[in-house]
Amino acid sequence: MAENMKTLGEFIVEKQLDFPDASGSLSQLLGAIRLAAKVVNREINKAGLVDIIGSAGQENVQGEQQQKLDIYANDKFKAAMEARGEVCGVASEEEDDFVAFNNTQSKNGKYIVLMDPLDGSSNIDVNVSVGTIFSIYKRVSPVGSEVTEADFLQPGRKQIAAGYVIYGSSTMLVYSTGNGVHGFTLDPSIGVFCLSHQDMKIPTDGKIYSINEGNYIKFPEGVKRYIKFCQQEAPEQGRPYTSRYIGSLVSDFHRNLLKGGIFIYPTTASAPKGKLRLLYECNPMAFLMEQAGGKASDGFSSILDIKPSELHQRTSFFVGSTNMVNTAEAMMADFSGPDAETNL
Ligand SMILES: O=P(O)(O)OC[C@H]1O[C@](O)(COP(=O)(O)O)[C@@H](O)[C@@H]1O
Ligand SMILES: [Mg+2]
Ligand SMILES: [Mg+2]
Repeated sequence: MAENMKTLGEFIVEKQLDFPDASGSLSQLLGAIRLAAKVVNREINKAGLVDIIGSAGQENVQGEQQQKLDIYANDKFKAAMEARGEVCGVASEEEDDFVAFNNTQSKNGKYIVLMDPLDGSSNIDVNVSVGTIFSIYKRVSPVGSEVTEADFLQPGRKQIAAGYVIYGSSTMLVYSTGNGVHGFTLDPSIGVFCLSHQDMKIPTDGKIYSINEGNYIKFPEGVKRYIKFCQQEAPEQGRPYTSRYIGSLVSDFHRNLLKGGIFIYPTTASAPKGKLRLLYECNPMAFLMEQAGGKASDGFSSILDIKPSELHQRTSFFVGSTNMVNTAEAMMADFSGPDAETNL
């Protein structure tokens, strides 16, 4: 760690001082996430050495195989948040329903958290980067009462903070409270997250497109046209673009945020609502992307304006450099929108 580098803890306190009336409870909550991230990071780093990789032999409510580390990460983040008392309930990819924290201090908590405790977990066994995604809202139910489903079904625009942890070649925590996006790299020698990427901004244009092209035949016509656009020879416009797809949303997003690019997970003929989950995958990433100067869409309109109706709701997702998302949206409108001439 360089001597003048700020730690995440120092940065959070400094930001809190900008709001003299703030109670500090959001800072406490971010502190809980920071702690759980370190614990999960330690365990992920041991994958392959101890019996922690592989399937847990059970499925989550969405019919996906749960990995042992999915359950471990879910338990650690949940426990860290319950222990601090700022959070009155959480919803997670790994829980069928939301979880209400019922001790008196938690019932008085102002916040709810939605999370994907381990994103890209099928990549763990092959040593590819995975992540944690989190999304924070103020509750809408009265403080002191038990949390309700309505607390979790708020549009993404109402998020007060969101972020992710990437467990990669180094471990980073990236978050925003609505005042820019800031990235902190874990210094493993001292176990401290240090401010390494202040006020991250995505380039308006990029040269990377990220999509699972194995599903090409099942994509909407607008997406097929956009892929062809990316592949066309147009050197004066920087095309053909480069294709990069890891299959871990956090990793694909992080790379595109730093370099400029677009990530697309559209609806397909076999998944007509899309694959990614609105509340704990797309909304937090959309919040970060807008804060970084980029754009997030379902192909037609803003992700953050969708009014959710279910906890595990899915959506199509187009996220990245503004000009790239605009072009993809235009092709969706022309070839896959309600007035499109060519519909699948
Ligand atoms: O394998 P596919 O269909 O391309 O899907 C990849 C996507 O699925 C995910 O792995 C889903 O996340 P989980 O591992 O949290 O279920 C994303 O991280 C990734 O972007
Ligand atoms: Mg995920
Ligand atoms: Mg997951």
